[in-house]
Amino acid sequence: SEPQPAIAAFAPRKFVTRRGPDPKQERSARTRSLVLIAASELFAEQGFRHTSVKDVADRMKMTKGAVYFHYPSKEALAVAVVEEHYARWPALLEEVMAEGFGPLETAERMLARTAVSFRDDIVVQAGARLQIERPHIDAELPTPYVDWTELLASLLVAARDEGQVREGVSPEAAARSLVSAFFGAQHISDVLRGRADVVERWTETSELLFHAIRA
Ligand SMILES: CCC[C@@H]1OCC(CO)=C1C(=O)O
Repeated sequence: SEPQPAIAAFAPRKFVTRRGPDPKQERSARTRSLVLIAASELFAEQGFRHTSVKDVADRMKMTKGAVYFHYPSKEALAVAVVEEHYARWPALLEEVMAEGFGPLETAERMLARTAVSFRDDIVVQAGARLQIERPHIDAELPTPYVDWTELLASLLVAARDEGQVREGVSPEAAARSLVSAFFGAQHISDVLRGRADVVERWTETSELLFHAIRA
């Protein structure tokens, strides 16, 4: 089925073909994803600059060559982590949309679930840190924030069309404000508390903003 307009915002950039099970390929795919987790742990803990491919190999108890088999450079690892970070959202959005709430409630619940991912998911945490460090990463990283802004704007336009948005509130401006507020809340929680209170921080911001947006 055609992806809903909102989900299209995170449409995967490359078409992945589905093949039948092949044990050798499955083993390689499993190693590849374990390397991605090890790299995410290191990027999240110590950043891009202070992480080497050898650190990743050591964390995996593998040789550097084995890591290079899957990712040709540290930059390629960073791109893969950031792309995997964004790949989390379409599945999360489908889950929330399947709950059958209206577009405004879907936006609110989507961001609430995203705050939990920022607390618990090492790939999301690493992706967020790499996006901040992007000026020091010599690679083509996805542009941050824009997909989220597009997703939220499309949900808020639908909410406005259903009369759920306060008179005079622009869906696009509200989407930009939600993304800025979310980014800020998760960043401050990360700096002050290692994101231990990111869900609480986002909940209080979300309540205020959605109160201002809701008709
Ligand atoms: C959901 C708000 C935006 C989100 O917050 C952290 C971050 C990492 O770069 C984001 C992004 O790139 O979209």
